[in-house]
Amino acid sequence: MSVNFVSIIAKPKITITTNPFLVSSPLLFFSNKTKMKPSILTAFSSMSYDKELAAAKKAASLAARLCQKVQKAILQSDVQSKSDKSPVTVADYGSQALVSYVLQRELPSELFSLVAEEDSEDLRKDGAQETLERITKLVNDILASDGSYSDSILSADDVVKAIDCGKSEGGSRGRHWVLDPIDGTKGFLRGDQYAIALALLDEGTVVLGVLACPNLPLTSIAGGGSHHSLPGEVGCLFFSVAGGGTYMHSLDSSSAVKVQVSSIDNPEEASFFESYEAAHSMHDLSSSIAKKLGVKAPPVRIDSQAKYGALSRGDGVIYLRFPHKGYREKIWDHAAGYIVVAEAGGVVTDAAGNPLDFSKGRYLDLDTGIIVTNQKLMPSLLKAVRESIEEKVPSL
Ligand SMILES: Nc1ncnc2c1ncn2[C@@H]1O[C@H](COP(=O)(O)O)[C@@H](O)[C@H]1OP(=O)(O)O
Ligand SMILES: [Mg+2]
Ligand SMILES: [Mg+2]
Ligand SMILES: [Mg+2]
Repeated sequence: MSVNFVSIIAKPKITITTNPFLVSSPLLFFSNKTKMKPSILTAFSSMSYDKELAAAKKAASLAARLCQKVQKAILQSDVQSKSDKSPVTVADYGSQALVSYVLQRELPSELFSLVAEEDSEDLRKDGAQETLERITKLVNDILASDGSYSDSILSADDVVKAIDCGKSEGGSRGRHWVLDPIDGTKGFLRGDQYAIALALLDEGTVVLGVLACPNLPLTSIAGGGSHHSLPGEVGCLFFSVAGGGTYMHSLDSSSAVKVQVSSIDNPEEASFFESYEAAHSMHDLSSSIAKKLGVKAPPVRIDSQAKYGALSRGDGVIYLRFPHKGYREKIWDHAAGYIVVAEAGGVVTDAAGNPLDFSKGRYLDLDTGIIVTNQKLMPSLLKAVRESIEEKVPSL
């Protein structure tokens, strides 16, 4: 199948074909035999996902550039409300279009499936033409600034199509990219933390994750120090491949350092992250858990999956997330953060201690909430969570 998806001046075609590598590759072998020795896992994963990792890093970095540009000069008309009342901006759409386009350009021989947050429905309504034009210009400006696709100028229609590639249902078969083009839109609008979160699912398992956090300081934010950084010291990109560890570098350079979760095993020395927005997570439940556990420090409240990134390098040891009743977690809100923490030696489970299952489609079916910490603290954290939930059952 060949898809003439983008109006390109020289009109090269993007050919989307099934990758023969998928059928016979060691990746299937890897995902069906999860008990393989770590050394073998490392060899397979770093061998198998190099191209995908490079493409994902490029896509997330360009999307971060677009978001930074918009955050500096956000206009009132750039922000809209979705049907669930959550905000969406030209940067959310532009970031999704850019990542979708870059992945397809960088990986032309792979079958492309993308599970992503945004769709173009509102952009196709009467009166949205100006917004769509602004998004199209933003995407083209970023592509031009990068210089690697100088043959391409996307039309508004191309941008809509790139956004709508994100409608895949995901699942347990084959490969699916998972994208939150801006995670933490409310933080983005406040000028605070947000992330571009991109992961790859292979046979239902998260095998690769890239988390670009344009406002996260390069040095630790332990104790809430994020507000004191100079502009040049912010902007991190975390990346992980299954079995290969987690690395971080500045958004402006590619010299990476390996990161590791904190090894603190005394809760009295631990600090914990939670949502900035009380509407996203029950702060009273988190504080009762922290108290039960013996945590002394106040919560560090920041937006988005930047919490996973900060935890992966040991800025804090615990992340507690308890959405209000009726909220269903989506896979794009956790996939990249999950692998970044897991590969740095951390543990991510639901509130009952079950591993997260990303293979069930666009949503995560889970028990009550998501908890994250290091291996040593997990048993006592789970106990504190269980006890606090039992005490609070009527309000859950
Ligand atoms: N009512 C809600 N409860 C929990 N999470 C929400 C809710 N509304 C939006 N979110 C999502 O929660 C995440 C931000 O959480 P945090 O509180 O950790 O910053 C984002 O993915 C955000 O979506 P979005 O990607 O649109 O920003
Ligand atoms: Mg949103
Ligand atoms: Mg999100
Ligand atoms: Mg989002």
